[in-house]
Amino acid sequence: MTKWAAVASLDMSATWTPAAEYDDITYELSGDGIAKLTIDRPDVHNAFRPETIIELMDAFERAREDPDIGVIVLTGAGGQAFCSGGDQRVRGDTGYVESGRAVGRFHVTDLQVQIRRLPKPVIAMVAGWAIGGGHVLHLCCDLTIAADNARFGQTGPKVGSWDGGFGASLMRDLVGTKKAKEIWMLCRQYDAQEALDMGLVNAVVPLDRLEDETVQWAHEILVKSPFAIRLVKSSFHAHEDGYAGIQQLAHDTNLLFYGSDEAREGREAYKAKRDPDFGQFPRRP
Ligand SMILES: CC(C)(COP(=O)(O)OP(=O)(O)OC[C@H]1O[C@@H](n2cnc3c(N)ncnc32)[C@H](O)[C@@H]1OP(=O)(O)O)[C@@H](O)C(=O)NCCC(=O)NCCSC(=O)CCC(=O)c1ccccc1C(=O)O
Repeated sequence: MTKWAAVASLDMSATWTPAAEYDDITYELSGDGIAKLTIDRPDVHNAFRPETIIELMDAFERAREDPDIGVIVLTGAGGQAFCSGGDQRVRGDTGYVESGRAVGRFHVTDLQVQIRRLPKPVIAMVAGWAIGGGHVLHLCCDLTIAADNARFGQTGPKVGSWDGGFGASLMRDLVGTKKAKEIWMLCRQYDAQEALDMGLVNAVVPLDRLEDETVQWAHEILVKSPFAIRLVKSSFHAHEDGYAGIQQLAHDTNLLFYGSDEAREGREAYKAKRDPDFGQFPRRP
């Protein structure tokens, strides 16, 4: 039995082992296929500064490249917040400004795309506040498991901002245009049950069961075909992410095709400096 096949029958709690050193986040592994990335700034409800995003991007890349990882969990430390969005204390006139830099930007733009593009499922594990850019982060994740203390909402227009990218489009896909405009224009906060009812999250569980539930969802994915799971994700995004989404799905088919006799014939003919014999392959109806 493989390691991943075995996990389905195990008890659903995980024992986490730190696997990298960061300042603003932690990176831990379950040892059976799950990487957990935790924004560790509870004093500011896990608001992200540029350094936080840079570390998250490094950690996501680490998890992507690790062949033992099949599911990634994104969460926030402390039980009171998943993430409260951009750290307003380092917001300047040019964006969010990294320490020691004069000019800022929206580092989170690239993180959002990275989560969408990453060919492994990302589960947002939300306790407490998922607000502003923190709310958009959970929207970008493939699944969201919420604790019963979770509260969701956008604050952009209250603080002179908005996210018209995934923050608008993914939200509209999930809850519909009228509700999405309500969330953005009124900046109300919604409890976990309301979020579940409007399709913003996949499940709501008591706070003390949040991690076990999330781990169980991860385990259910881990015993599935990894490439089928990859294609499920890229298939959804082919439509939702326009040309970039189509590109991902298309290149996933390239990956599969490379293993075929037909593709090998092209490669081997080129290397042997002969004409390829594609006539041996059927023109499928
Ligand atoms: C989340 C709250 C509603 C929680 O309220 P409460 O429980 O009463 O706690 P507080 O006492 O308010 O907070 C505790 C402590 O944390 C500090 N804090 C909380 N959030 C932030 C934050 N985002 N930045 C800095 N500090 C924060 C708070 O000041 C307290 O510290 P003290 O020292 O004790 O005072 C409430 O906290 C709240 O509303 N927070 C702000 C939420 C918010 O407006 N977030 C920013 C939204 S904009 C954004 O996220 C940027 C996204 C982005 O980068 C982007 C990307 C692409 C396109 C557009 C954008 C864009 O700008 O939107």
